Amino acid sequence: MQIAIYQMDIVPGDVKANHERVSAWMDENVKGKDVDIVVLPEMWTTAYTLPELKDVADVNGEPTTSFLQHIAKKYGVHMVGGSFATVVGEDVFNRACVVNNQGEVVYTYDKIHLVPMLDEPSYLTGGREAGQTFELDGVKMGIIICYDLRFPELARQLALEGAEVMFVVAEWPLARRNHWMALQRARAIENQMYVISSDRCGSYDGTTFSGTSLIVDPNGELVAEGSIEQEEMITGTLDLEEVHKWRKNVPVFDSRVKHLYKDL
Ligand SMILES: O=C(O)CCC(=O)C(=O)O
Repeated sequence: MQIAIYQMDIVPGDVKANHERVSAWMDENVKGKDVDIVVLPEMWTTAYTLPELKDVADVNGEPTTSFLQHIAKKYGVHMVGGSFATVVGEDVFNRACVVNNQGEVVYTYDKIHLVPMLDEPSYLTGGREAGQTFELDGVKMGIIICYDLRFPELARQLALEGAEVMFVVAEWPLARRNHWMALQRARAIENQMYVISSDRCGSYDGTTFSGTSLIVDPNGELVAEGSIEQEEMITGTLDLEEVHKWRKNVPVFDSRVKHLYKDL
């Protein structure tokens, strides 16, 4: 399974301009190449333009869902389409969307953990359901959004539901890059799965972002690592036998002592 991550910079508040950027990048980097899954970052259609989000965001997932469906079919790739802001009634959600290479939406997830440091709860509504798994090419996967990475419960729940791969789409600040890297490696090791992230690069509103999009294997090793500052494509190959091997050799899921864990 070949992965291509678009570590992109984002035009603030301009959905159309960002669609055009992704289209141009797909043309240059994915067309005719051996790529199975493309991964985009968090809030890639608008960036964190929170005060104006209600005016610039999608409505009921459009036009971005149709855009993702169109490019998935055009290039014959699965799109882990990052997340984007969408107005639904009175609410604005930070919504992840996964579209398969036939152009079918296979999964959507609204970010459940809103970020106090960004005052996200004043502008966004938290999702009402924890993440579930979805399948691409018969492999169970999950997706979480940025701050969700700090909550091991979510990744563990996905692993318990059978996820062998977990995507993290993010706009993670450079100031906490060491957390970004350590938490991804921890989630990969403790759940014995691949963790694949797409983080934005560049700066907005006084924050510089980490970049450093990663592919981490179930042993916690970095299969691929993006730079901090550059827009770039990060690629890597997944060997799912590694997941099976680690789960067999270090059987943590069988060793869990569930009746002693408190449901905090
Ligand atoms: O948890 C962090 O340090 C960053 C979280 C964040 O920026 C986000 O969820 O968008």
